[in-house]
Amino acid sequence: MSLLAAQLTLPTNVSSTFSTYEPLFSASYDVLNSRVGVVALCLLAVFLSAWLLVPKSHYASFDNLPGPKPAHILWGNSLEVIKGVIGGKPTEWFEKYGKNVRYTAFGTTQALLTSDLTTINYILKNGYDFAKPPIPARVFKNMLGAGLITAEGMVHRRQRKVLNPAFGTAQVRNLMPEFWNKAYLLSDLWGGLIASGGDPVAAGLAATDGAGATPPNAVDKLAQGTDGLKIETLGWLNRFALDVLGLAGMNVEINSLRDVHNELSTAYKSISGQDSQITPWIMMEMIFPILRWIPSKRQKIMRASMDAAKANSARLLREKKAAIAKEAESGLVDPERERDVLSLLVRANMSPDVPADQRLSDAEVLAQVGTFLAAGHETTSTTLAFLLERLAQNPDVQEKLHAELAAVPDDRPTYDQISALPYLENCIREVLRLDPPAIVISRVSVDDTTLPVGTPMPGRDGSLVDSIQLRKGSQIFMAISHVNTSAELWGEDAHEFRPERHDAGPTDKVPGVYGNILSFYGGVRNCIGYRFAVMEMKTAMFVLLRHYRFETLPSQPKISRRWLFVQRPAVEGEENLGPQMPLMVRQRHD
Ligand code: HEM
Repeated sequence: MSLLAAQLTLPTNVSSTFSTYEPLFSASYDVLNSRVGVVALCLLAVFLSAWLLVPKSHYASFDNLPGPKPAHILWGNSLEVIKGVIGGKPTEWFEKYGKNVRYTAFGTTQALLTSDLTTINYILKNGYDFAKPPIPARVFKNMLGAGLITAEGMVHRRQRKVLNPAFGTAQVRNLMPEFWNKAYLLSDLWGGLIASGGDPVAAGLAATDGAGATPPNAVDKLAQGTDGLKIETLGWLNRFALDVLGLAGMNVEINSLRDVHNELSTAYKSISGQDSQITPWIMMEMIFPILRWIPSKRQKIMRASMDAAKANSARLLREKKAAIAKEAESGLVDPERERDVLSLLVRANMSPDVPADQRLSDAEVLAQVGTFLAAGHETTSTTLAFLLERLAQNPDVQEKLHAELAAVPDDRPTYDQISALPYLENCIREVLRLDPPAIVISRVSVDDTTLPVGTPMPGRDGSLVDSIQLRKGSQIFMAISHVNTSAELWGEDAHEFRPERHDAGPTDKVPGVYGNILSFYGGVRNCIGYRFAVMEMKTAMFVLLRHYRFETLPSQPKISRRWLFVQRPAVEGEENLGPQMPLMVRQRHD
């Protein structure tokens, strides 16, 4: 029996992990329809008003921090913070008040917005003293189960210790064949579409969906040239990243690239399409989950899509379990089959280095599957889509990158060869600097704490604020994209796409785990999948840039950035179609 089979005693119905909250919600729905429910609602309203209107006490140094007046009686400055981290109100505030700003988060709740590297460095270095805020943590737990993203304190430390080995350099090196296979499949499919003028049947796409239908939003014959086609690249990149995670993450073939109506990818597309931008209502729903039970078309679609995503994650696990059982029966352990992240995780969990009381339970192992799929799929695909957009807008950069990639003699260079391509590395860093999937990261202080300040600023009473005392539970927003685009660190052209800037780097050390930027965060809670993501993006760019030239469309659609947990592109005027990155993709003949 293989190590995996011995360890992985997965229950057959794992969807229960995800549906913990369902009975709670149905119960709340019944209560709402009774007299008791009306009384309970009135009490809740009184409680909420008290919670919203009674100001909480803070230390003087925090009260003394300057900042804007609340823009709204209920959600204060929250929407301005979340929507406008790049170039919006927060930029104005940082210029006016300094790098640490006090603003109104909700009702009378005061929060800290920071772009101060010393303050952020302290929070990163003392990772376990700052937890994820309970509201997004609850949303994630409900969606993904109790995996690494939602774990805190000792539970996080224990999970991370077991998971770390599965994401090391040596392990990512072994996943190269999976990255190459999917990158070449994507390239071939685009080649087929372009050659056939956007005909999915001729491109070999209809085989698995049976219907021969045009992939939704995938191609547009109107913008078709002789050797090029308008392609909605983000949808394809989403499915590419999902298929990579299936294979490299679990050794399971999701096949969403070929099967454009694949249930799992459709479910994720639908979730991000419904909730791609933070709105006051979505904020209220996060704070008061009971509101999600007010019937609406959006909620109906969200619930159906979430159920489909959970059922599919569960199915993937069942398939994995069956494969391991089959292997155990035959007595043949194939190390090739066990190089995916989930197999390595299971193996690491059994290592003698991990004491029995530190091991992950089956439920914890299972929760990582939804976590990897959600954390590793849209983050990578949106970054790739933004990079294609940046290259289309900057043809000189695209040609320089193409020249570097075209000079590599091998079609599938090794991990070391691809890591040694300097301009590719610069381009990846530059897009992550300008278009990070997480534009803000928020935390709450676990205890009363004192934060150091790098740049002291005059407080409301005129005295200099050189440290900030916070009470337990205070909310902190770290303006990731603001630090990434700071003129002080990167020069006056910090908002421009100029990959060469990474040759010199920033003027000061940035505490992020990768590339002198904060896009993969840092400290004990840095992105565990950053090596995986960087190599996956590099292989995709290597293949796509060698075969295609990317151009902006003649119709010049305006692509805006929207944010809800992940930053996504949307076409202005077509927001109802969900996140999109339409580009002209031309076959290269050089
Ligand atoms: C461009 C791609 C990616 C970006 C920019 C990114 C960014 C991030 C960031 C900023 C965090 C910290 C979030 C927080 O603590 O609030 C994070 C955490 C995490 N990421 Fe990624 N990520 C990417 C790809 C991936 C991939 C491919 C995987 C898995 C295969 C992954 C798995 C995770 C996990 C499990 C965590 C939680 C780590 C912990 O709390 O210890 N990510 N990521």
